[in-house]
Amino acid sequence: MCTASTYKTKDFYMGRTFDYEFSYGEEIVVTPRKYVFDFRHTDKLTTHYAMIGMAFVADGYPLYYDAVNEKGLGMAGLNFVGNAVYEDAAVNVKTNEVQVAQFEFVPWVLGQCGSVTEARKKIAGMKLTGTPFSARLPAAQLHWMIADKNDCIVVEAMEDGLHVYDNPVGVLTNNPPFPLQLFALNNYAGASRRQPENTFAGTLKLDAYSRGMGGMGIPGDLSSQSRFVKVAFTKLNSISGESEKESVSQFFHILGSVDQQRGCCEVDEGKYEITIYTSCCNATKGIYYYTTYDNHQISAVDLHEEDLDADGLIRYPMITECEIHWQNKN
Ligand SMILES: C[C@H](CCC(=O)NCCS(=O)(=O)O)[C@H]1CC[C@H]2[C@@H]3[C@H](O)C[C@@H]4C[C@H](O)CC[C@]4(C)[C@H]3C[C@H](O)[C@]12C
Repeated sequence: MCTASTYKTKDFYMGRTFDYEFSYGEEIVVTPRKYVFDFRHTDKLTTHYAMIGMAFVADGYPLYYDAVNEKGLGMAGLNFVGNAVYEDAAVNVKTNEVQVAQFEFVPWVLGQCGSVTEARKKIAGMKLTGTPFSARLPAAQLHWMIADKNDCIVVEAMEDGLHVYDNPVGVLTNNPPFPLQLFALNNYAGASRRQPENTFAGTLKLDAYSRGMGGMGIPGDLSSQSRFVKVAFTKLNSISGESEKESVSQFFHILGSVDQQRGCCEVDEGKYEITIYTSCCNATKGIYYYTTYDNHQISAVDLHEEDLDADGLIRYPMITECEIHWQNKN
């Protein structure tokens, strides 16, 4: 399971939890402007916007899971198993029709679009194909959240075609399709950050015996629909200072509300899904912050510390080991 969210204070933030039972060997990858994206079915991009994100690098190619570009546009791919349906790549295509393989979708959008408005236009003229990256890496079944400081959309390729939905909440999880995730919020219209009024029945005296009772009914299980509701409630009620540290700290708390602890979600005999990493990108400044399952210290990579006019990938392995800050030992 995975959950993606946006957050806005002075700057715009976007990130995700990456929940899975194994890791592909992903790392933080900066793709500078002159790295050549040699797409399978459409024109090469020889210069493009620089981007930073989490990717698995295979044969020198950055297979991005989530990233932001230097214009402040962000994108995250989340599992959409059983619902994602891509087109077959056609050999003879109309000249105005662009075919993008699903593993190319993140760089294709972030390389060329500076905003959600531009992304909407680009996506309207393309088809997502199920072309595998390699025999070892078949097409992933995903849907995507794309966001900037003004707007947020969800892209889903399904049996009945490619859908682009407005996302007024700025949250996405896995199944069901996004319109159903959003619809489920109707069931929680009564939830509140405030203590409940007793409207149970006119005659019965009931006590608000604990703080936080306004949120009673908000689900706490790890299913994707429940995580959507939980993060939407947490994010939309979230209050923080505007500074970088306060914003980043608050963002990790928002996604922390759906953190997956080893042991609580068995996916196979003895195999457990956990939150392998949580990311928080300051999309405005191009800073990729992350924590990992065993390292709660926030680590960061800054896009603008790199030579963005270079042509080779810049890669930073995740720091996964935790350090304890002893206060009474040297
Ligand atoms: C498994 C990941 C999604 C995690 C997630 O959503 N978990 C929820 C599980 S569940 O639904 O609730 O069961 C997805 C996100 C991005 C995916 C990767 C990216 O799309 C990049 C390439 C794409 C290639 O086609 C396949 C390998 C791959 C490297 C993908 C492997 C895998 O499918 C990833 C890592």
